[in-house]
Amino acid sequence: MTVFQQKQLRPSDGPVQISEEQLMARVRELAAQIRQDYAGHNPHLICLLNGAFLFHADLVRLLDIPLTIDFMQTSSYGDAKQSSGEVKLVKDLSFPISGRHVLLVEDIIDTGSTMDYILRYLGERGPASLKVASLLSKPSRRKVEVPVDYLGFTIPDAFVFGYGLDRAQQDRNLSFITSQK
Ligand SMILES: O=P(O)(O)OC[C@H]1O[C@H](OP(=O)(O)OP(=O)(O)O)[C@H](O)[C@@H]1O
Ligand SMILES: Nc1nc2[nH]cnc2c(=O)[nH]1
Repeated sequence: MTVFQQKQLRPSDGPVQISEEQLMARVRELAAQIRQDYAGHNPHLICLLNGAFLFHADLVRLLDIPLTIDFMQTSSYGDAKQSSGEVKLVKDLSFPISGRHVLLVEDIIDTGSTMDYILRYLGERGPASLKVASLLSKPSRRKVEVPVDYLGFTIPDAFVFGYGLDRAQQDRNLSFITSQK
């Protein structure tokens, strides 16, 4: 079988580098913690498209507890490396969340604007609880403080891509996370 997916870091990759092995090890640790916290609660894990699609897929496969999933999409970056500052709802949820224990699964919290928008928007729909799992966080860039209940990695101020995150919509299929030099 030919494997087209880029598996190894390249000489052109920048200072922030998280290998596939490091990503999987951390996702396993987060899954163990989430499994323990949500056992018996039938959580509802919402994948925040597009960036979280691989993190969500890996996470839910490691959670051997009853759960449901849904998908939601907002956009504020488009193809740019700077947020437009305006968060737009692109795709709403398909299922109600009233009375559900909701865990939002996000790829990165940068300025915090996207997560702040989503927490306010979904908070009004009566979830039993509403928590956040984010693979990455850049605290030095925060403009709005948002809670992060489960965090994969804290990273410095660099534009990162791979493992779901894009560089002008490309490179979401890399198995690792890297940054521009
Ligand atoms: O904390 P913030 O500064 O708001 O940035 C974080 C958001 O930016 C990215 O979304 P983007 O709008 O690029 O959409 P995408 O997930 O489809 O790439 C990322 O997936 C987060 O949702
Ligand atoms: N791909 C990508 N999207 C982001 N959205 C907010 N910060 C980032 C980042 O560093 N990389």
